[in-house]
Amino acid sequence: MVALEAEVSVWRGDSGKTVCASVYEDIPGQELVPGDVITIPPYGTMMACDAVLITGNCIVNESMLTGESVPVTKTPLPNPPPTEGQDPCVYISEEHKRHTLFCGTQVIQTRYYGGEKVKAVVIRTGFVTAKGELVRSILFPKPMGFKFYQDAMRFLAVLAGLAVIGFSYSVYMMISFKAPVKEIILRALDMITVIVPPALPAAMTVGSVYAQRRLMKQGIFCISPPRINVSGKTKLVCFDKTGTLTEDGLDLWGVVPADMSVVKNAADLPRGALLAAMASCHSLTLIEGEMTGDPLDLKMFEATDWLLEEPGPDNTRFDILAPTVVKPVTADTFIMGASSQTPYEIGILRQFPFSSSLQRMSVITRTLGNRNMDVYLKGAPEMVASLCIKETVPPDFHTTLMRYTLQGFRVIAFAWKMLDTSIKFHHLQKIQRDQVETDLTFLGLMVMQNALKPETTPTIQQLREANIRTVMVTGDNMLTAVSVARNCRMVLSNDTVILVTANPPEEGQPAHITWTYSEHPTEDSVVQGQGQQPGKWDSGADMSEPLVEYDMSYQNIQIEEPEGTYHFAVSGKSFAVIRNHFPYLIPKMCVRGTVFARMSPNQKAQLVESLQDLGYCVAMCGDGANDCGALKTAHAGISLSEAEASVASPFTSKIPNIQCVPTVIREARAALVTSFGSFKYMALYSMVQFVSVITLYSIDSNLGDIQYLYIDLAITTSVALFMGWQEAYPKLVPQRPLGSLMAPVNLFSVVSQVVLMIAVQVGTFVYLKQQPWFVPLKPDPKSDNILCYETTVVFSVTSYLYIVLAAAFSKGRPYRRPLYTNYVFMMSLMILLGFSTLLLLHPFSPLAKFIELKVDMPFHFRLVLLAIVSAYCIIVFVIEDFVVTSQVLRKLFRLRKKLPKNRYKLLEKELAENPDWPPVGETTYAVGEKYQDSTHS
Ligand SMILES: Nc1ncnc2c1ncn2[C@@H]1O[C@H](COP(=O)(O)OP(=O)(O)OP(=O)(O)O)[C@@H](O)[C@H]1O
Repeated sequence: MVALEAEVSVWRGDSGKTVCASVYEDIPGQELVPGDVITIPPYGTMMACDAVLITGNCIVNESMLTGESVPVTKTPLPNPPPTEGQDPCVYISEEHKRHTLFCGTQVIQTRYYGGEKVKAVVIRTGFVTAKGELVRSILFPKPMGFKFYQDAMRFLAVLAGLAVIGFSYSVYMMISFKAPVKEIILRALDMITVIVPPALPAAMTVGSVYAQRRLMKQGIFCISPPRINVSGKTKLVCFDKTGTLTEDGLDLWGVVPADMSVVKNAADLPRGALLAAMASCHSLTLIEGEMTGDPLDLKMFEATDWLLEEPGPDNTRFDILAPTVVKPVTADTFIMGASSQTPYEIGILRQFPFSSSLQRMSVITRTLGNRNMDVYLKGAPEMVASLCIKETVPPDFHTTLMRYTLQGFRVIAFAWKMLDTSIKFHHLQKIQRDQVETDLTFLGLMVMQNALKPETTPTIQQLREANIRTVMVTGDNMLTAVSVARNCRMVLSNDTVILVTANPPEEGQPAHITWTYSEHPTEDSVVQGQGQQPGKWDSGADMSEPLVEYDMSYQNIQIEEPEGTYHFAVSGKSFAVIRNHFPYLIPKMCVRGTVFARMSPNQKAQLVESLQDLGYCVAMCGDGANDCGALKTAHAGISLSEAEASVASPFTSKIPNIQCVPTVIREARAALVTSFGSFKYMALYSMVQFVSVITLYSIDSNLGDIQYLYIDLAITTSVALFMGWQEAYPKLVPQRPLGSLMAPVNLFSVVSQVVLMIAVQVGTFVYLKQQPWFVPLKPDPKSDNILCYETTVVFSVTSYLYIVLAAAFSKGRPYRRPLYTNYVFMMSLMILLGFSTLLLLHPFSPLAKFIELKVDMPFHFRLVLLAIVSAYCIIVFVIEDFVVTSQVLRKLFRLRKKLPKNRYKLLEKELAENPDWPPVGETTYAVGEKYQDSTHS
């Protein structure tokens, strides 16, 4: 299941030969063992094991692992020379992901120089590989502490208790009837199977199985069906921003070089470091002639109007290495103008791939004809600025950045440096990232449009109407995130955003938090279209200041008193400080936080955990590898990916926008309601049969085999199979389905139905005994005493009860379409009802004989029984459709419940009742070890 049968070329190390010698043999994938050296073929290999790359580069589609559809480049494991006194560098799976090829991922293309083979060392095989993890997570999904399942277990315990009572009762009765030992044992064991229905687990999962199928038809794959029921309780959805709420392929708005004003068309940039950075600092690659890679990189490169060439076998112009080459479209552009014979080409020699936690990527390049090599770096502006020589960063860097981010633009910064000529090619593969990404010269900004996907705003609105909170958790800039949150109406126009800026203890000052308003972009803070130029890099900001600090300037923006509610906007850095120094504020941040920006992948997962701790049932929707942790942690992780299933999350949606979120929640609610309905039905079915059997045992009778078969197979199996076919209601409604079987409303429903059912069974039995024509059964120890009036009445009446209860527990609105739309189920109920009526009113002889029914009961008596079950039917529906769902009953139950159970509800109440918190415009200090806070204006 995990290992592939395809052949793999492996070096098994014949003694006396070296790896270089051609001692490779082809063996099936499952025969690989850790330590094997394998070669990766040039195109389209599916990895059969986890292996660490030791030579060459690979371009891999890892969507199975991360959900991210953009191919990633894998580079060989660095092999720094051992330094004295330091431990040798060891392979750590988590740290060296960029050098690891994972089982089940597809190596689209490999590259190496001078005809060398691309080699990797096998590190894991079978179920311990990445694919093994996927298979394991499908086979053994992570158990969710969901109340429904816990309650189901408790309910089963109650049923088991009843079974013991029934068992003892039947033994007692059988002994009193002097039945043979075999009979006593059989009947007593019968009692246990009656009370604990074997089909119960199947009935409980049937809802999720059908929901899983329906989701698949809508392009949403689920690898963990138990999560479907849990997702029905979703109360809050976290969204990643880029690629999830906003378009992935962002259009370039313009470039802001450090030394000149805005250039709208990147191709118009003068030849120089910035243009070269845009052309070379990316991880694009050609796959079957088509340029592929990060959509941001694609847009950036396309804007330069340059060409990208992958190395061919004879491409050795850049010394022994054959790098990717970029050059202007006009091939005759020469380095020194038309007089020169050296074409202007840049070879990308080494790449330090983009990492979300580092917020940057860089490349080492060489321009053809130059002796030295260059480093180009691009990434989050604050990060890039912090790596640059202070003097090279324009003084009004923050103002300019703010102008763009305030409007929701996505901004990327560039930097550059020339490497010392002493660094030669052969040093390149060993050089460390930190050595390269430092002391850079700031080059400028690239401003990209950050358009919302058309489906985003309506979906957020839909979720708000359904009373489901939405939260943005992104790696992007805070102001960009706030702007996008406003645009997609996650934050409404009359709501206020409060920036929570937390600083760690420094220079004798304790850790502190400042609370400031963020507002819409004001007239003068907005760069209006093309006419107005942004900042000219000339004010006096300090580069070491983080941007969140800079946001303090917001205090100067005049805003009206807030009318609507307030939302916190917290950056990753502040989130970390709050967790460490103000942990008691985390719940409040979670309850009112709507924008979490510059969050690292780990912090995204921590946020989801904190939300779960407050009692929220959290869904997370994201598209990238940086969302993996959060997707796995959330109750309902929905990954937007082209992959059919990824280990990253229980749900994977091929619909590349957030519309899939309401779909998952609607289907999950339908599944949850189905599971509850099936469970209640199964419980009632046991009770009905339990009462029937107890009644019949009291006269030494029992239901006949065919009668059992009709009830268990024809009625109950069709109910269990078809009940779940009822589709999800097309609209997401504000109320959430109950998550606990032991909820008072559910208990009321079950108890009232049990009482009613006992009343009908006992009532009809007593009524039968009062009939003048009634002859009681005279138990015959030699026969099974089935053909009698008592059994006939009990069977005829109860067969209606099962059908009526099935219909009554198949709830329609507001979580599922009405019962009548479930045509197959309706049809089967009608057929069963018709057949039961035939057996009750007119059991013609051969049939009656086959089923072991008495035929000589007066017709008027049969009509009375029909009237009783009809009345029962009406009362059942009144209870289920009016009483159980009535607000009066809910209020009555709520009388007992003084405080809400979920912590987030308590906190929401507390915050709503405290208008003086948060202390906007003030600073909160962490005081002493206990972190009591004190607030100062
Ligand atoms: N290909 C890239 N090269 C260099 N820097 C990048 C690249 N992609 C993103 N960045 C920078 O790194 C930051 C963090 O990126 P990350 O992928 O974690 O989040 P994001 O894409 O901005 O947002 P989200 O978390 O909503 O997807 C980005 O805000 C951006 O400034």
